[in-house]
Amino acid sequence: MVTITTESQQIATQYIDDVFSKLKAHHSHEPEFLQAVKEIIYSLTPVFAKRPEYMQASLLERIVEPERVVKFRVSWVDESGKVQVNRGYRVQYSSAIGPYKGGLRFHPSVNESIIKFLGFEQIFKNSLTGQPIGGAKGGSDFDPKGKSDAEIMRFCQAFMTELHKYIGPDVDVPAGDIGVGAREIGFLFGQYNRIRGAYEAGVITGKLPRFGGSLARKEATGYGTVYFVQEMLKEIDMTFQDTNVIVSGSGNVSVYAIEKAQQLGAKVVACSDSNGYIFDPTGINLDTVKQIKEVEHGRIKEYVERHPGATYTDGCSGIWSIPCDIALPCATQNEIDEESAKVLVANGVKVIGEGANMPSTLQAIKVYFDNNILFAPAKAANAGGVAVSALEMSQNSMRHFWSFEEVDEKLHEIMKSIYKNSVDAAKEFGYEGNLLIGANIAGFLKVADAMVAQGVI
Ligand SMILES: NC(=O)C1=CN([C@@H]2O[C@H](COP(=O)(O)OP(=O)(O)OC[C@H]3O[C@@H](n4cnc5c(N)ncnc54)[C@H](OP(=O)(O)O)[C@@H]3O)[C@@H](O)[C@H]2O)C=CC1
Ligand SMILES: O=C(O)CCC(=O)C(=O)O
Repeated sequence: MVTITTESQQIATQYIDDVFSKLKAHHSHEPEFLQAVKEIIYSLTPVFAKRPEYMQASLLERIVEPERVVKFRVSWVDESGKVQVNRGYRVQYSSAIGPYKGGLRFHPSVNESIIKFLGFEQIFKNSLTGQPIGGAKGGSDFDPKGKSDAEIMRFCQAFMTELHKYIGPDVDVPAGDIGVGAREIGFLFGQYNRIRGAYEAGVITGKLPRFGGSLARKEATGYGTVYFVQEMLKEIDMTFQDTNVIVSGSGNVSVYAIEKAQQLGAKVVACSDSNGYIFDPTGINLDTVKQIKEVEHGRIKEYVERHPGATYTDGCSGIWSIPCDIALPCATQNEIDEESAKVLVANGVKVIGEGANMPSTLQAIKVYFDNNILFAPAKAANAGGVAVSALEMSQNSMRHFWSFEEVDEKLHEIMKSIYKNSVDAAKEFGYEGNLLIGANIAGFLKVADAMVAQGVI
C-alpha cells in the first residue's frame, strides 16, 4: 500500500481545489460537466499526493481541458419540406493513449455541458478497458422521436457531412449512445463512405455485422454491466440467482442488462422509459419489451396491454421505490437522486450497478457509501460497450470476424480485469473496497503516464 503523509495530502488537496475553483469560474453554466469533473478529480487526491511530479506537469489542468471542441450547424429538410436546424457537437477530449473514441447522442437535452461530461468520463473509461483508445463524445439536440426513417436519414447525412472532416479510423471513431442505434449508425456510415469515395470500416463502430460490425456489440454494454456486478457479488457470496432486480430504461443498455440478468437466474421486475415505468411481479417478459422498443419503437406502457398482471405508472423516479436486491440504472444521467437513493436503501437494496453514464447524483453516491451498499460506478461497469467497439476496430483492421462466443468471452475477461484493476488500485492507494476511487485512479494512471512520456503537448 502507498504511504502518504498528511502534508503531501494537504498539498494535493489544495492543488485540486485550485484547479476546480478556476474551472467552476469558467464553466458555471455547465453543471453536468462540473459534476463529472468534481467526482473524478477529488478521488485522485492520493495520486497527486504520492506523485507531486504530476502537479509540476499540470496534468489536471491539461486533462480537464478538451484537446478540441467542434460545434456545427446541421440543416436538414423535414417531411413537410421545411428546413430544420440543429446544433452538432464533437468533443475530442484526449488522444493520449489512442484515437478519440466515444458515442454520439441525439436527444433534445444535448448541449455542450452534457457532451463534455460524457467526453471527460470517456477518457477514464476507455483507459480502464485496457484497449488503445482515447476519449471523445458527440451528438446533437435533434430529437429522433416521432421522426420518419427518411427524416432520420436526412438528419444523419447532414450531421456527417460536417462531422466527416474531423474523424477517421485512426483519428476519431464515433459510435452510438442515447438515440443513436444501428439504424442511425448505418446512415452515418453510408454518408461518410459516400463523401470519402471509399469503404472505411473502422471509422465508426456499432455497425450491423453484415457490413463490418462486431457480433455482441449490441449486447456488450448491458452484458458487461451484469458481468461486472457478478464479480462484486462474489465478494459477498451472492449470485444473480433468485434476486429481484430493477433496471431503468428500456433502450440498448437496459434490454441487454435484463437479458443477461435473466440468463443468470434473476427476476427482473421493472423497467421504464422517459414517460414512466412498468412493474411485473412475475418477472418482465423481455420478448415483449424487445418487440415494443426495438421493432415497433413504441412506449413502455404498451407492455401492460399484453401482460394484464403488470402495472404501469407515469413518471420515472417511482421505479426506485420498488423493493429489490440489485438496482441497475441504465437510462440517463442523474436519474437517482439523494431521495431515491434513500428509498432504495430503506427497501434493502444490496448492490447498485451503473449501466448508464453518471446515473447517480453525488448526493446519491454518498448515501450508498454511508450505508455500505456495493456500488459499481459507471466508468467501470458500463465500459463493456466501448471495449467491444475497440474489438470491432481490431476486427475491421484485421479484416477478420470473430464469432459471438469469441467476442462475448473477450468481453467477460475485460470486465473481470476492469473489476480487478479497480479493486487493486483502491487498495494500493488506501481506499480498499471503494471501486469509485479505484476505477478513477486505475483509469487515470495510464493516461497520466502517457501524457508525461509524450512531453508538453
Ligand atoms: N449504448 C451504449 O453502448 C452505451 C450507453 N451508455 C449509457 O447508457 C445509457 C442508455 O443508453 P442507451 O441504452 O444506448 O440509449 P437508448 O436510446 O437505447 O435508450 C435510452 C433509454 O433511456 C430512457 N430515457 C432517456 N432519457 C430518460 C430520462 N430523462 N428519464 C428516464 N428514462 C430516460 C429512454 O426512454 P425513451 O424511449 O422514452 O427515450 C430509453 O428507454 C446512457 O446514459 C448512455 O450514455 C453507456 C455506455 C455505452
Ligand atoms: O462504443 C463506443 O465507442 C462508445 C460507447 C459510449 O458512448 C460510452 O461508453 O458511453
